[in-house]
Amino acid sequence: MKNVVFVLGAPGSGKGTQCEKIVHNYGYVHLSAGDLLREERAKPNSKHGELIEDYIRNGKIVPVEITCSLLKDAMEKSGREHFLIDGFPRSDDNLRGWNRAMSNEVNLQFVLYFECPEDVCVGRCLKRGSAGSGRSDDNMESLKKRFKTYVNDTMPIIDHYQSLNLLRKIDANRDADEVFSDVKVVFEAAK
Ligand SMILES: Nc1ncnc2c1ncn2[C@@H]1O[C@H](COP(=O)(O)OP(=O)(O)O)[C@@H](O)[C@H]1O
Ligand SMILES: Nc1ccn([C@H]2C[C@H](O)[C@@H](COP(=O)(O)OP(=O)(O)O)O2)c(=O)n1
Ligand SMILES: [Mg+2]
Repeated sequence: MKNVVFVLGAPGSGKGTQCEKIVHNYGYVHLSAGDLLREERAKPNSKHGELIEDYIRNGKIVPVEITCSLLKDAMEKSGREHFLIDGFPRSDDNLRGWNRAMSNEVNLQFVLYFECPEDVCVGRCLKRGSAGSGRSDDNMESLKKRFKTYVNDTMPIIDHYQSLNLLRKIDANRDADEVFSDVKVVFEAAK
C-alpha cells in the first residue's frame, strides 16, 4: 500500500521549502502538483499546455483529471511507497477526483498545513518572482487571483481534513528552520 501526506498552505507559505527538508530527513518522494503541471506545460507535444498556462496565470485550479493522472504516473514511475503531495488537493474537484481514482490504493497518513498570513505569503512570492523564479504567476495580478482561489476553494478542503482529525497545523510565519523543527515533531509522531 502506498502512503501519502498531503501538504497544503497558501502560495508562498513554504510548502516546497519544507518538503525538501522532509525528503532529506524522512526519505519521502516529493511530488509538487504545481511543478508537475509546469513540466507538462513545457512539453512541446502536450495536449494540455495552453489550458495549464491559462489556469496557472489566472490562479485557477486545473481540472483534476489532468493533475491526478500526472500524480499517479509520477508515483508509479518512482517505484517508491511514501509520498509528499504538495499543493494538492486544492479544491472540491481535486478532492473528489483523487478519492475516485486513488483512495482504494493509497493510505492518507495526515495533511500538513502551513499557516501563514497573506501579506507575508504575498511578500515571499513577489520576492521569489523578482529573484527570477521564471513563474508567470509570481506577480501581483496573478497573486490576487491565487489568494482568492485559496480562500474560496482550498480553505474548505483544509476545514474538511480538520473535521476528520487529519490536519497537522504548523505556524509557518517563522524562519524556515524553526518551522521545520515543528514539522519534525509531526513526522516523528507518525513513525
Ligand atoms: N520560513 C520562511 N521564511 C522566509 N522565506 C521563506 C520561508 N520558507 C520559504 N521561503 C521563501 O519563500 C518563497 C516561497 O517558498 P516556497 O517553499 O516555494 O512556498 P510554496 O511552495 O508554499 O509556494 C521562496 O522564495 C522561499 O525561498
Ligand atoms: N492541485 C493543483 C496545484 C496547482 N495548480 C496550479 C494552479 C496554481 O496556482 C499553480 C501553482 O501551484 P504551486 O503549488 O506550484 O504554487 P505555490 O507553491 O503554492 O506557490 O499551479 C493546480 O491547478 N492544481
Ligand atoms: Mg510550491
